[in-house]
Amino acid sequence: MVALQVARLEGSGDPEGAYTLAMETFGEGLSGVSNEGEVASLREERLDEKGRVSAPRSGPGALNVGDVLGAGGLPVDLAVEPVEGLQLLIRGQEGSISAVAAAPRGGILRTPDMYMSKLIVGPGAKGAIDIDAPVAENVRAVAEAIGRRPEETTVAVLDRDRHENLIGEIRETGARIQIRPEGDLTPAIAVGMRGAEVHAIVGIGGAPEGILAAAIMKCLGGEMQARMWPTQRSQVDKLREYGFDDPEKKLTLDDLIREDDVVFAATGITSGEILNGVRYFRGGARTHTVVMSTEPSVVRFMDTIHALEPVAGRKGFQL
Ligand SMILES: O=P(O)(O)OC[C@H]1O[C@](O)(COP(=O)(O)O)[C@@H](O)[C@@H]1O
Repeated sequence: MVALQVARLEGSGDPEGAYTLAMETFGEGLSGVSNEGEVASLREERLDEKGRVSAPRSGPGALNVGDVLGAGGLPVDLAVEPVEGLQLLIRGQEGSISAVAAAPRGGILRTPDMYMSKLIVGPGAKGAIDIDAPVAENVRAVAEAIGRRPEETTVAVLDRDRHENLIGEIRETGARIQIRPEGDLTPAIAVGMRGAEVHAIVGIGGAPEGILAAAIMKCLGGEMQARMWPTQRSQVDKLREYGFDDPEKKLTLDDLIREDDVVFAATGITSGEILNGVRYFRGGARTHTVVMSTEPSVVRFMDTIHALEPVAGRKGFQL
């Protein structure tokens, strides 16, 4: 539902409007679901590397960690990313998605929205990585685990100033590098699937996207290690408020998502490598969603045509 509404703001240049609409629609959409979902992780206001707030949250319907959504029933934790790739959406560029993950209550690590250092690999390299080791060692270990040379291995890194040295070290191994403008979740899905030609994700990005990537890895059988990356003293204090006794603790996949019963879903807003964006037609729209879970262990792609005006269905659906 979020993608269906918010895709109308493609190219709008209005991050606040798009994010507020996404949060409102998310809250409304969940109000009819028969679960009691507590928001455990959410893209809120993050200070970017230059100290600016990078995703405003305001207006009616704004969500917060700890909010409880749904019509009651099974208590679950939710990791919520109404829009990943807000800048891509408002500039009319490819790759924005809307995503959510759920696990039994207590199953999702509560984190404030700050940076997190991440190392993510697919099932073939499970057990081969160590976030404390130099990145070149990890790239070589991943390549060996999947039976390739580093030159035959691709690593995804966000295009940020903070990754300049990291990218240099990866280059020295001979590995190919996808230097991506935004987004951890699309490469995380690709890393978890054989044949998608991305073998590792490395670098510092948002903690909420880290939690969602961990849910993807649980579903697809990959591995993730992480460490919170506070950039200011106040963020260290915030981590302690959230119960981190050691803010520098190395976090394993089971620390990030503590339960083995996990569901992840994402819908394309603008078109991307894995999901098509929302396509509107007279009276309706078509959406593309991936839903994956651990129990049962399935990945399902859903191509859905929505009649948004009652009369549109009777006139025939458009492909
Ligand atoms: O842009 P920053 O501050 O470097 O943060 C990186 C994080 O932002 C994202 O690219 C999402 O960006 P948006 O703010 O455009 O939704 C994440 O995927 C990534 O982890």
